[in-house]
Amino acid sequence: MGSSGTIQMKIVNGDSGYVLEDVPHLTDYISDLPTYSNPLKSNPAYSVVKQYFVDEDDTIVQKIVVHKDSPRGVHFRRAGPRQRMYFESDEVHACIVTCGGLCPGLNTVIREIVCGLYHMYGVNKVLGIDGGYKGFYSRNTVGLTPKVVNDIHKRGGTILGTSRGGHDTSKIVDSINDRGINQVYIIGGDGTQKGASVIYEEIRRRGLKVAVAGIPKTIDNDIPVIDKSFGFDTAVEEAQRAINAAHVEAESFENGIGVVKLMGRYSGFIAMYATLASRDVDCCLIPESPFYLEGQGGLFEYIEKRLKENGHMVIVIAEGAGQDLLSESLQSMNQKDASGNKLLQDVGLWMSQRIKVHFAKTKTVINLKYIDPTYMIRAIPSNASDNVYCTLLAQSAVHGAMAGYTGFTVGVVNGRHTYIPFNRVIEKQNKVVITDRMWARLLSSTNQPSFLDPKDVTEAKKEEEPPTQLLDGNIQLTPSAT
Ligand SMILES: Nc1ncnc2c1ncn2[C@@H]1O[C@H](COP(=O)(O)OP(=O)(O)OP(=O)(O)O)[C@@H](O)[C@H]1O
Ligand SMILES: O=P(O)(O)OC[C@H]1O[C@](O)(CO)[C@@H](O)[C@@H]1O
Ligand SMILES: [Mg+2]
Repeated sequence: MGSSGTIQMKIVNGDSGYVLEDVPHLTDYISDLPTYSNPLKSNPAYSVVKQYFVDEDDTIVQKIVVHKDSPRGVHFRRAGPRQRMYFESDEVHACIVTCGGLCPGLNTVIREIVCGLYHMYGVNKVLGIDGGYKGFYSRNTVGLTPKVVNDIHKRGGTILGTSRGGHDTSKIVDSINDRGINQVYIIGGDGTQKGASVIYEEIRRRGLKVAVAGIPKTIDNDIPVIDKSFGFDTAVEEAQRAINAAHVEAESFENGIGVVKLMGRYSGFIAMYATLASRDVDCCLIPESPFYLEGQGGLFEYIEKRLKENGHMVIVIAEGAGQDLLSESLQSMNQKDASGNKLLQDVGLWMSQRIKVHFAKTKTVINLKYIDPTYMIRAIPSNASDNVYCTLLAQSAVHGAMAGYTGFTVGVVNGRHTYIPFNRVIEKQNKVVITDRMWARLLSSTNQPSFLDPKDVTEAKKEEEPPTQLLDGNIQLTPSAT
């Protein structure tokens, strides 16, 4: 893997504390590039649209809650079609790759990049890279046409295949160059965007006219800056089925306890939103919020209380929660996947066993059912709102690359589509802020203990960062158009 961040961000300062964190453009390192008129001008669908082209000066502010004396703050370039193109339709040879874990909506994004290139810009050379980054140099490619991708949005997974590991920057850029590819669309999570960033840097170092566009994919919603990632709504919706089953089982037996494990390696957004949506959950445990089992204020005490009050309870636990407790009691595996992500131990199974042992000690009969729907949640096709979202993200990526922007990730910020420099989306992970109002809303909805001592709160406050839409609760299920 290469290291990213050697190229300085493009920062533009304006009046009253205005800052534009701009994205790179091919003209930053290649001079005298010819420009072309945007073919959308003569496209019957668009020629009637007033102000269809985005004004070069349009930018979107990152923080929308301001005070009267606040500086104007950080902005991102608005996504969308430009008047002038830096690629001629015939000249474009695009490729698409999907990397990392699955997520609902991958196929929709692939479909809409292909259809956007063909139908909006008259491009007819689009390649699919088979099996993630390593596919660039070790696998065959697949020709993608609107016909090939016509129905794929109805299927889960990715028709291109995906993988972890295998990011060899020079081999990938050699392959891009050898094949004559000049637009690279990279769909994947935080690791993938880091990989995309080093690919962009190497392309730039070699002075190649190749646009690199990232489309952030993460079921965990762990990519910062953007309001939320595609597939997230679908995942939360599908999680309801598992929670519902856990609730039905728990309710039907004496001292019934349903435990549901959901995805979320470092970020507990799926668990938090699935809990808030369901109302059947009595306790939600996420990686960001430490908890303990025994003693006063611990989980066991709370379970006893809920069983006494209600006769049953449902616990939702994110896979990354309580890993510190697990490694205390089980021998830590310290194994990593091919991309270097820590392999987690099954916290749901561990917790179920600990609860059983605890109640056996107190001679209380319980009926515990453990449901692990993790892969079922991410292997399904995207729902209607995610399909619309994926379509707009794909179109934004195509408009950006055609206009000569590169080294960017597309993303919705405060409901508007933007181009965000890679550096901004790879510098940290988006996490649930447990000192934010959204987590407080969850706690007051479940009535669970916070399990926090004052030291944890101080630590959490130190890590606090500006809230995204998902954090401060202004969630928009259908993001607005560009
Ligand atoms: N720092 C890095 N530099 C270059 N490539 C990287 C880096 N981190 C990860 N990659 C590459 O990105 C690809 C995907 O990474 P990873 O498996 O971590 O998934 P991801 O994109 O984070 O998606 P998710 O975690 O949501 O499933 C892998 O092929 C991996 O080799
Ligand atoms: O088993 P895999 O494919 O590595 O994926 C598991 C991981 O993928 C994620 O969903 C991220 O895509 C994590 O929440 C989870 O730990
Ligand atoms: Mg990741």
